[in-house]
Amino acid sequence: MTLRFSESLRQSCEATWTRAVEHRFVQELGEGRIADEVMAAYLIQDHRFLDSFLVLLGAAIASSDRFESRLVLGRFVGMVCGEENTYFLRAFDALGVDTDTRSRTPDTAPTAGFKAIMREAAETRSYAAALAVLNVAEGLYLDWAQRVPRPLPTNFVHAEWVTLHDNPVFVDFVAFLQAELDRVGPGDAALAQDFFQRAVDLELAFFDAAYADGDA
Ligand SMILES: Cc1ncc(C[n+]2csc(CCO)c2C)c(N)n1
Repeated sequence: MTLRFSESLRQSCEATWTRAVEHRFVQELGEGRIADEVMAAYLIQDHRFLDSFLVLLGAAIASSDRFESRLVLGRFVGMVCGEENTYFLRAFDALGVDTDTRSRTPDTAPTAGFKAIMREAAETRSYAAALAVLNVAEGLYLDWAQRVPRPLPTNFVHAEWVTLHDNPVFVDFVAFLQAELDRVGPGDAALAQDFFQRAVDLELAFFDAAYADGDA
């Protein structure tokens, strides 16, 4: 049986992908023993994702070859923009991170790298390039979240960060992204491979960066 295109990209990055989804951050999160400073550093950076992420989703909508795909992507955009997702604000509150601390904290290199790659993929106007980055940003997150043992920790800061990335809507969306990449990726294979691999490298670096100032 031939490998799905999305699977072949993942396999080409297997070592880095696995290091990311089995990262110390994921282990400690699942055991509810992640240090507050590490969780805070991580969430401060992650909160800065959304703007460029929406640029990327918008580019995927614009560059898709199918109305049906635009509808699925558009519904996801609507959910991300419209849902009162108060997780970050409640988590910052619980961790004692005020707005001043957040605004004074500079982007780490992986955060800057992610913002740049999402905008770069958007600017290619290639649906395959956008899908490659989306498959990593969403698929790698679903993968680690599904590996976290149940029951989840009692602290909502830890538990909700898992359920945000492992729920039925998210599972369906990742399956859609994979099917789309399987469909259009082979037509733009080198470009898709390049964006996919760089995005996987950034995911690992992003987890590492949460520990950079701490006791790592
Ligand atoms: C480093 C990093 N990579 C991927 C995600 C996953 N993610 C990025 S945007 C988005 C949709 C809106 O919630 C999701 C699920 C993340 N949070 N942080």
